[in-house]
Amino acid sequence: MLPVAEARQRIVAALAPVTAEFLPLASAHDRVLAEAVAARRTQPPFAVSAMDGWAVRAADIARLPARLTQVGEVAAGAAHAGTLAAGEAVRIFTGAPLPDGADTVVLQEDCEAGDSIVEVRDGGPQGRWVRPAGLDFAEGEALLPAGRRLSARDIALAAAMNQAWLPVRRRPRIAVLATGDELVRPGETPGPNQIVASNSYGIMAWAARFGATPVDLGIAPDDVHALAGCAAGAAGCDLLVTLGGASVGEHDLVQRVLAADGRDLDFWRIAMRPGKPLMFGTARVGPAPGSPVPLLGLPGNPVSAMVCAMLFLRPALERLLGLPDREGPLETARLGADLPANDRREDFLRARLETAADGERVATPFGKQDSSMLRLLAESECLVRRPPHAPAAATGSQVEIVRFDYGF
Ligand SMILES: Nc1nc2c(c(=O)[nH]1)N[C@H]1C(S)=C(S)[C@@H](COP(=O)(O)OP(=O)(O)OC[C@H]3O[C@@H](n4cnc5c(N)ncnc54)[C@H](O)[C@@H]3O)O[C@H]1N2
Ligand code: MOO
Repeated sequence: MLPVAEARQRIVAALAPVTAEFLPLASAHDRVLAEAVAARRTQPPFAVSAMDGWAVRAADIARLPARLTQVGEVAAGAAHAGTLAAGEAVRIFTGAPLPDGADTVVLQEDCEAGDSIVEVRDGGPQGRWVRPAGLDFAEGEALLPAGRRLSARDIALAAAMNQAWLPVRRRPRIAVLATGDELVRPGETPGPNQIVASNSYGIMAWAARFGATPVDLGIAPDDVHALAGCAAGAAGCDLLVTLGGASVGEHDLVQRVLAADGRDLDFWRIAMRPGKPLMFGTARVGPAPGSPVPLLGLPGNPVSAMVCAMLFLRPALERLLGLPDREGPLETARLGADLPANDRREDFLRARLETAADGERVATPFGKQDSSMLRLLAESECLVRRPPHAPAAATGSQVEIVRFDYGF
């Protein structure tokens, strides 16, 4: 059985980022930049006043109070014609370009203005309340790197950079196919031996939120022809995710039908609980010889499928979206219950996450961990990771956790 980390690496290595598309600013929110974006303009493009007050020459206010002659007025969007001479001041408003010759702004609260004279009673050093050209950024600076998921703050910055369209990765198309004679769609009336399909809906909802376009291929019965027929809808998709039919039983057909050629299977079965029968390879879908589509075969048990989505579909989507590989140390928390020693499978335990009185996070795994129990998955707030062969762990010891995000 393959270790979890190696399975993840092999999935990521087999995939490549999807192509880019150009979107208007607001539509690019939460999308991933396909290439670095540089400023088309220097900001501010010229020196501007940061306050309402008077533009002056610092030399003229070296001694206070100073009496200066008013020679004009400038507001944002306009300019003062002419150059400020010694002993002169220009009435200025926030955002207005600093007149030539001026180098400092004094606050109006610190001045007493008459008809033609302004008396400056308080002021700062040269440059006070002036925002020099390029204070924020200069034209040509690549401020937004490729692989960045665009926040609302980034969108505002891109707009200030005078970029109206942004090159982002298109949404990867993820085909999702549930398998099993026992399954019906939610809302239907199950037959006597049937249950309601669940995992595919959770996975599609999360994948959409994460930035993909899910393509629902429905539920394939445990029949070779029907499975191939349903999977045909994955042609042209960036990934086919199947649910169930991954184990060793006679009815577990995914591998036999979709990755029939021995070379199509990269790996099957990993050292993980829940999620042992995870499968990855290339499916051949549609009319023979079939179009190749990367295949991620998730186990059928609902919790196994969801946990495998968190641990393997997520890095797959990150890779397709061109996001940087974020593999690194996991977050940690204090254990809220004793745990027995682990066997050779890496364990991911559903757990509650609370903040203790001392401010530290405490993760408490549920006593029951059966991989069919979705209720406990929904009630959990994180997964506690237990490495293979981890020794027994006492309450209070540090453990690694995986938290849920993007509406998982
Ligand atoms: N002899 C062995 N039996 C099993 C092994 C094994 O190693 N040897 N592994 C077990 C483990 S671990 C898992 S996990 C399951 C996964 O097997 P499959 O991927 O083939 O899943 P199915 O048999 O199709 O289904 C398992 C279980 O989950 C239900 N299911 C399936 N799909 C859905 C769905 N979309 N929504 C809700 N529930 C679903 C299905 O009805 C079964 O109850 O195999 C063990 N067996
Ligand atoms: O790995 Mo299975 O996913 O233990 O239930």
